[in-house]
Amino acid sequence: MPRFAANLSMLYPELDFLDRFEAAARDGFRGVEFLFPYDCAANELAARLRANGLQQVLFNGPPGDWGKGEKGLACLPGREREFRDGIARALAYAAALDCPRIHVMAGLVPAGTEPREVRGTYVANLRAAAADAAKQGVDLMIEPINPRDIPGFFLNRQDDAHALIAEIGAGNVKVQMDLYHCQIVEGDVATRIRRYLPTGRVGHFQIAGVPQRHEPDVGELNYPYLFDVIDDVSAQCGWDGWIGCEYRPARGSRPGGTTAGLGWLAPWR
Ligand SMILES: O=C(O)C(=O)[C@@H](O)CO
Ligand SMILES: [Mg+2]
Repeated sequence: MPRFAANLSMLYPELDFLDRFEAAARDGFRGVEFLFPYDCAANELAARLRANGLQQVLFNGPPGDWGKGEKGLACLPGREREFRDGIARALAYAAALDCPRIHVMAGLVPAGTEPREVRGTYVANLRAAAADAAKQGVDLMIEPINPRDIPGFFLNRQDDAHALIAEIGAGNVKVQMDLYHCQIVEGDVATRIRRYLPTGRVGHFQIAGVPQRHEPDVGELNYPYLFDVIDDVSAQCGWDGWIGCEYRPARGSRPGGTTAGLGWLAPWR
């Protein structure tokens, strides 16, 4: 049976961020993820998790200057020091939140750079970060993201992510397989799950309806079928990770809007 985590950056937009923990627990979630914890004190977040019986399953490393459009630093030549400092900061939060995974966003390919230099920077950065994370037993996630949502993003495809992981050569770097992005870029989602999950290199799933990124029961992907595929493959290969619910509720910020849209979860709760 898949385990679902509420993405608190996207779900419950009708509530203040810190109130979303309680709402997720009330709706039956046992795990949560979010993008960035850095505006909140780690002990405040840890207290929310504890008070609501929740497990932190994932959050993102610092992305650079998000307000100016940066989407990660991993592939940016010349920003290596800042990248490494960001990983240290993320690892401190991971320790405080007892979180086993950090998503390391790749970044936008800088204009005028050689593809080989960008790839080399990415691989070297991930290798160094993985060594730091391994000391703490933390896995680093890399996520292919569709170029419609983030034009110019370095990593778009599952096969590229798996090739990069082979090149990085660290056992604690894994793919964050976001089925929303996967469907938009590549399709053939069930076959890709069957191909990649048994490799042990998929650390986390995320889901949303395609194309609007609303609830998973709206759109062109048949999620009940895909959950059965994940269950089936997991039973064979022993995968026991989480599926992050990373969607924008169709009812937006209307009071109770997120909870009202969770009917799709009922058979899996
Ligand atoms: O956009 C996504 O998909 C994510 O998982 C985020 O962490 C990155 O924007
Ligand atoms: Mg995602």
